[in-house]
Amino acid sequence: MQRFGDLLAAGVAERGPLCVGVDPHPYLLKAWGLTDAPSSLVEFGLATVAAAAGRVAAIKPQVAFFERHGSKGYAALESVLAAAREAGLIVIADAKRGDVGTSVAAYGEAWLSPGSPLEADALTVSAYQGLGSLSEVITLARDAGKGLFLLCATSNPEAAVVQRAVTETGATVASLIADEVAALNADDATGSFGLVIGATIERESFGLRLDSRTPILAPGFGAQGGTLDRLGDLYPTDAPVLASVSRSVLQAGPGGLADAIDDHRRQLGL
Ligand SMILES: O=C(O)c1cc(=O)[nH]c(=O)n1[C@@H]1O[C@H](COP(=O)(O)O)[C@@H](O)[C@H]1O
Repeated sequence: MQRFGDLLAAGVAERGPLCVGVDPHPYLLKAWGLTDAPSSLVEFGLATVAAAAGRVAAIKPQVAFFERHGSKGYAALESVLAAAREAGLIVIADAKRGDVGTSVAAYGEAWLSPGSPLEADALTVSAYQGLGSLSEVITLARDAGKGLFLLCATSNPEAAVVQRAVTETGATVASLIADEVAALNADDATGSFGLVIGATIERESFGLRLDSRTPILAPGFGAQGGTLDRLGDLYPTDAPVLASVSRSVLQAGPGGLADAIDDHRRQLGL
């Protein structure tokens, strides 16, 4: 069975660190000449998959924009997930799930079980109910060769007051999460458990050290102000780093997506 850590390391080595977000904001649907309807989500998602295939390692559908449309939105998401996997893209479902353990386990089954209609290669999760609350989804991911990205130091400025808070151990919330995730990867050459660390944050102020095996999902480039040519300076680690961009690519419209992706790749020196 392939492990997510190996899949990710191979994908980034082959195609580089860019991850394209599939975020069908209503204003983007309009700019693309589409209506704000479930059928448009399919068109938007499939066009993005087609442009990303062969150009980037991964795509990251933002579940919220599909969920807005209820069951039809989920059906649209299922088609986009299936097309992306078919196209050989690594698929990260950005659903940011977190809850008490028994409920998180059900989320894990939805997003990471082989054969599930919403199957992805990895899922974004929140540990703010405690690392222990994720133990079942961690086991499920391990058993299925899937990955998780835990929110650590997110790109939105208002998160800092929570994520930089010092816990009773003396570590910040962010570094506590980072250390526990590093421990999950300790026995593997390539980590399957990653961290979300935004490109817009000052890492030192979160007390964060990067671990050489823990992959990073790095949003905050493009529309949020981070610049891709600084990727190596921002994330000095041997582990795979996925630079995630959504609006700065998607705003190019269906006819301009491929060029926009190539332009982002050039900014990364590819
Ligand atoms: O987990 C994420 O991907 C994420 C974490 C974070 O700290 N900040 C962040 O912006 N994101 C997501 O990354 C995407 C960023 O989109 P753009 O700002 O348009 O590139 C959105 O789907 C966000 O939900």
